[in-house]
Amino acid sequence: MIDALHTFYQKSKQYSDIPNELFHKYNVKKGLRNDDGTGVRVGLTRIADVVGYKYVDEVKTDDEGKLYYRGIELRDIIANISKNQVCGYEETCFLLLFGYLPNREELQDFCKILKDHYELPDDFLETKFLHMPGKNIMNRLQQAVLALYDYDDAADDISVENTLEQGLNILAKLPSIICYAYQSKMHRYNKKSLVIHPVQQKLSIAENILYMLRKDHRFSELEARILDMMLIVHADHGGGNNSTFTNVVISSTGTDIYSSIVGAIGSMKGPRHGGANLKVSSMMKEVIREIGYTDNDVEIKALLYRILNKEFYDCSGLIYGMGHAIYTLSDPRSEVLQGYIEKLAESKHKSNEYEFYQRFERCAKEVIWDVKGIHVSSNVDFYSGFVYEMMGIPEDLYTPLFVTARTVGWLAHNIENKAYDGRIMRPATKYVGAVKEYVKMEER
Ligand SMILES: CC(=O)SCCNC(=O)CCNC(=O)[C@H](O)C(C)(C)COP(=O)(O)OP(=O)(O)OC[C@H]1O[C@@H](n2cnc3c(N)ncnc32)[C@H](O)[C@@H]1OP(=O)(O)O
Ligand SMILES: O=C([O-])CC(=O)C(=O)O
Repeated sequence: MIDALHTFYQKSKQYSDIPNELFHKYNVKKGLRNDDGTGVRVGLTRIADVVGYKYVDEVKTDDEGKLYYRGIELRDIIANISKNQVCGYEETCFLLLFGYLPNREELQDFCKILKDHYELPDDFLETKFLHMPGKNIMNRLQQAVLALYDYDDAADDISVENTLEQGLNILAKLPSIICYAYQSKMHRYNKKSLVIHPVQQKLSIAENILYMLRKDHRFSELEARILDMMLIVHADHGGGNNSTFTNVVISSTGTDIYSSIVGAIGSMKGPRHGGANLKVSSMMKEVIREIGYTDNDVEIKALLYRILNKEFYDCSGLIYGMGHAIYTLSDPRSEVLQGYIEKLAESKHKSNEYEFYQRFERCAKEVIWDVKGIHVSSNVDFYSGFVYEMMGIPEDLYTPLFVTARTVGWLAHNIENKAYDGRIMRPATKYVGAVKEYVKMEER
């Protein structure tokens, strides 16, 4: 830090300190949480339900996690959708946006609307990516979404129907945006050959991502199905998760959908939210460098205690990919992923690494229980990076893929809020400083 700033900041503490007792005194809901850790209710939704605990005799009790999209359990969706097609994500988008499962014709029409919006504007690739590649794909993604505003003649029309059309236009373009942002970064900063494949009308969103990412644009049906499943699993998580709530807070001012989505992307980047998938990957690399693929629980736990004590990895005290604001005993998404990983790991000769992830997860649960006294499980971010790694998807795209999948959730909640709530979000803070008189410069 600049020396002078350090001095000002240290001096400022006597004027800025807010003792913890005051939060209790004024009943402030830190993190918008009630005393038992549950979230303060800020809305009603019919889009998704996230269940992580139950009440037994009015006492909050840990429970197995469940996730419902429009009332249908995620496990049920995954089990049925993935059998038939590789556009399960598109079907899920329809379900989340319109509230019912489309028939064959409706799904075809919906996919056609998305396909009609796949292509980026004419000069977009050159001006937004090739001429100015970025080091961070999440930041590039924000810039690209904001840039789309300029190509929209009705950008500020915030009616529900226009927002729906605008949101689907953004969603349909995200595969090209994330792939081109990545390829231009690789070319400029990593001196790799530039790989630009045009988006394919005949392919689904998952297939297009693999097509545009791979130099030889080849991918197997299994890979496409797995990526499709990953997109489904990440598509929505109720109205309270940080990025969805951010999008609704921004939108409640009456601003355009581009601003709302860009704000949500900023939230998603955070390592305690969607950015955790990247953190898990780098944390696990450092863990494996330190102790190898050991099967010795004592050794693994010793390292976990060091992480919790802020002595290892990024010294934040967080074990990334573990814990959740709602889920306690399990995150159903992590369980769905594990159902796929075993076979994938076997086929990629990564079983050893998978077993280590599982051991690490088990030990982490025990250590967090020991230190914090709470039941946690692995969340969706613990295994997602491992799945992507096995499919040869680069780390740079882990969180952007989460954005691609979640954009439909943001859109659905944005529209639901516009249609049925719509009041500007405006909570309160209490001033706890003193009231003073202005002191003239010569008297300070
Ligand atoms: C897509 C998603 O967003 S999934 C979440 C992805 N994020 C991560 O994986 C990051 C690691 N996990 C976390 O930081 C947290 O578990 C969160 C942010 C997900 C949830 O946070 P909260 O709801 O505040 O957690 P909760 O109330 O259960 O925490 C209780 C205590 O356990 C701690 N804790 C919870 N999870 C962890 C963890 N993974 N590592 C270390 N400590 C943890 C909290 O810091 C808190 O400690 P404190 O009482 O000393 O302040
Ligand atoms: O619900 C949350 O707080 C975070 C989460 O898992 C998600 O958004 O997918």
